[in-house]
Amino acid sequence: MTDFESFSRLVFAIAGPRAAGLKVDAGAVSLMLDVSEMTTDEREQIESRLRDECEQAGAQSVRIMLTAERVAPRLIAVASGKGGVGKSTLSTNLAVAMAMAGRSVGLVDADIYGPSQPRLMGAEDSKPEADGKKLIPVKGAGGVPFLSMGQLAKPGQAIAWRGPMAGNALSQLVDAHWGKVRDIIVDMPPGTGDIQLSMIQKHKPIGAVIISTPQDLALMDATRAIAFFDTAKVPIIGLVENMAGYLCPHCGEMSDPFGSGGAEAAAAELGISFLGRIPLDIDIRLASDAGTPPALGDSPIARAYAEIARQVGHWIDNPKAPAA
Ligand SMILES: Nc1ncnc2c1ncn2[C@@H]1O[C@H](COP(=O)(O)OP(=O)(O)OP(=O)(O)O)[C@@H](O)[C@H]1O
Repeated sequence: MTDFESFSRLVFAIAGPRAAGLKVDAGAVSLMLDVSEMTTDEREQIESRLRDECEQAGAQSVRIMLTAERVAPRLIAVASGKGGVGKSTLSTNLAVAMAMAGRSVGLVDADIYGPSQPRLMGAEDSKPEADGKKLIPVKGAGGVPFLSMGQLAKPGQAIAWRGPMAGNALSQLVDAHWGKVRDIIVDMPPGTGDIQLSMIQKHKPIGAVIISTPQDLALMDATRAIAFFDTAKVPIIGLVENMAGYLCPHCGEMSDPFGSGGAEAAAAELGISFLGRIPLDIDIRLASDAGTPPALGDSPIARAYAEIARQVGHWIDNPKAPAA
């Protein structure tokens, strides 16, 4: 490994995407560090850690230029080909599990047809306030800040936005005061309509997670969603199989009402990563309806979400590497 590579790894491990413009010249290390929205203590801490660890790794001198440019959060789309396959439930639990793993994560509910995140995040009564023209996200389950299309509509009002109106609403959610949030999980509407196009053309997600049930028809829809992101050059992070296998709460027997393993086989065929499978479990629906995402707990289901979150986090940090 060259000096540049080893310092680059070290710097990235400490400062992540806040570090830029690294130069290593005969032992002299210099870099820019984005300290926007950090407290003075946090700035000093990260700066002295970078300095100390670079010196320990053999740097003769370390020059750190502090900048305070706003770091735009990275968007990760959660999408499905059709409705009702569990996309919103996965989005909530993925965001919560990523937050529990220490990531600075937020959630945007872009589902204009059925915005369900206020309920799933246990914050139905909280409305976002605005600071100037920008919305301030509301804190939901696990302390995850989120914004939802549902918060922009009056209670009980059906949202029938089309084209530019829906696009503007989406921009309000994405370009909000996200503060320290680095990654935003976006719960997309099902299919490939106006919002999806606006999302891809204007907001450019860094990757997409596709969710499907194991059935053939749902998988065909998922394949269409994958093709949509492929055409738009949004990389696919991987495929999640939901409602895979049913554990009978009475007799304890496992059955496969929608078949099993279909999504994993489809992922292999399409050459994309398979991120994991979530069983059909009544507790997921009950906990979700109660606004306490199962990912908050320590059940086997929580661990399944945590494992998906780990792989997504790994992909975000190593965008060119396949999910581990
Ligand atoms: N693994 C699961 N086990 C049991 N119920 C589940 C599971 N995943 C989701 N559900 C339930 O299925 C229903 C649909 O889930 P969800 O709203 O997440 O789907 P969706 O794909 O986002 O749907 P829509 O397109 O309508 O927004 C919800 O009642 C949810 O609680």
